[in-house]
Amino acid sequence: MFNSTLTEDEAILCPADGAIMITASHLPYNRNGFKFFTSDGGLGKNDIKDILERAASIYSNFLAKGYSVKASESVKKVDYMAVYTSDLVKAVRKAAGNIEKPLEGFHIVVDAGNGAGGFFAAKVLEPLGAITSGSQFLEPDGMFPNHIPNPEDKAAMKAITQAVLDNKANLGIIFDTDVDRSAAVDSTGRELNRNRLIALMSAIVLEEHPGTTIVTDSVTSDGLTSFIEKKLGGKHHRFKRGYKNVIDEAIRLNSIGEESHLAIETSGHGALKENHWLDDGAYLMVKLLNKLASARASGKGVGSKVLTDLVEGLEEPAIAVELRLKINQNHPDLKGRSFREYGEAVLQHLGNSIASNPKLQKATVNYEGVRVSGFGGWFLLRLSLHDPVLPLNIEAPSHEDAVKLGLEVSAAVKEFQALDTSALDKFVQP
Ligand SMILES: O=P(O)(O)OC[C@H]1O[C@H](O)[C@H](O)[C@@H](O)[C@@H]1O
Repeated sequence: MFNSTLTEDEAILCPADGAIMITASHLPYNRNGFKFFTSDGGLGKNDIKDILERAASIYSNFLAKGYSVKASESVKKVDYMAVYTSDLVKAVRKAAGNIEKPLEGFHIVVDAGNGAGGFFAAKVLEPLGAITSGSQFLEPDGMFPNHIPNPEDKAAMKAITQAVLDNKANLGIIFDTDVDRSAAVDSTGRELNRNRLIALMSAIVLEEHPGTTIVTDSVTSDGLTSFIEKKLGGKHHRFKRGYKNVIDEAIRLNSIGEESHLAIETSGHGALKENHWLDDGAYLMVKLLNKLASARASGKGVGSKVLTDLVEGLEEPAIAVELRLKINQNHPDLKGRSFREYGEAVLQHLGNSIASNPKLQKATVNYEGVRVSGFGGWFLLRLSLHDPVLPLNIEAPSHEDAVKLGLEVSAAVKEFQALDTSALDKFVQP
C-alpha cells in the first residue's frame, strides 16, 4: 500500500497521494481498523483522529445537502501487486548478481495464516525458482480458521515449523495478516523469530553498515545486546514496545547524527532505512532471501544454514515467558483513575520497592516500565500499548530463577487489588 505513494508510473495511477488499508493486523477478526499511508510513511494517532473527524463532517454535510453517494463511478482498479512483487523479485535477482532464478531448487514453504501474505509463494518465490509445495493457509479468510496469524504466537510458529519438517523444506516463512510482521524457520525446524530474527537481521544490516545502531523494542533479551555489541560491533538501543515507537526513534537518531539502519521489534515488525522505514514483512524476508541467493551464487554456502550461522553465538535464556496481568477497570480500587493511571501507580510502587532490594538492580537506561536484573536474569513490567494490561516479561537461566524474579514482582504488587495476578500466581506456584 505504502509503496504506491512512491512508485512513479502513470499507467497504474501512481504515485498515489495516499493509501488506506483495512486490517485487523495480527488481532482477531472483530478488531479491524484502518492504516493510512502517505509518501512519508504510516500516519500516527493524531493525524488519523484528525482525518476521521474531517471525513465524518464532510460525510454528514454531504448527506445533509441530499446528495447520494456513488463512489463506485470514479473507482479505477489497477494491479499494483504486480509492480510491488516484481520489485521484490528484482531485489533478490540483483543480490545474486542478476541471476534469473537464484533460488532454483530451494524448497521454501510459506504460511500466510489465511491473511494477505499468500502472494509471496506464487508471485515472489516461484519466479525466483523456488519450490513452494507444502505452503499453507495462503487463501485469505478473515475468520483465521487455522491459527492466529502472528509470528510471535506459539501455535502459529508450531504450524510453520511442522510444515518445514513435514516437507523437508529448506526454509519456512510466516507472515501476520497484513504482512507487516514476519519470521522464518530453518531446515532443522529452528525458529528464527523474536530475538533470533533481530539478531539475524542485525547481522545482515551490520555487514552492510558496520557500527550502525539497531533500535529494538523493550522486551529484547540481554543476550541480544551482547550479540549486537560484542559479536557484531554494532550498538543496541533498546527503546519502547510498538513498531511506530522504534521506527520514529530510529528516524530521530539519524536526525541528530547517530546512524541507524534498522528498527525492529520482537513482534516481527522490522523496518529498514533503505526501504523508507516501512515495516514491510515481505521486504524483511527478501533480505533473508538475498542472503541465501548471494551465498549460493558466490559458493559460500547453500540452504538455511547460511542464516542459522549468522546467529551463532547469540546467548539465549533457558526460560523466557510473557505473563499478561489484567487491570480490572470496574474495580473500586481504581478510585476514579483510568487504567493507565492505575498501571502507572503499580509501576511506580514496584520501582520504589526494587530500589531498596539488594538482590535486584534496576536498569539504569530504560525507556518503558520497570526493567530489573537479578538471579542471573531480568524482568520487565510495563503498560500495554493498547489494553488494560501490564505485560510481565521474565527471562532467566532456570525455571527456579524465573520464579524468584516472579515472586519479587508478586510481593511488590500485592496491594493493588484491581490487578489480576492469576497468571503470575500460577507461574510462581511450587
Ligand atoms: O503492548 P502490547 O499489548 O504487548 O502490544 C504491543 C504491540 O501492539 C501492536 O500490536 C503493535 O503493532 C506492535 O508494534 C506492538 O508490539
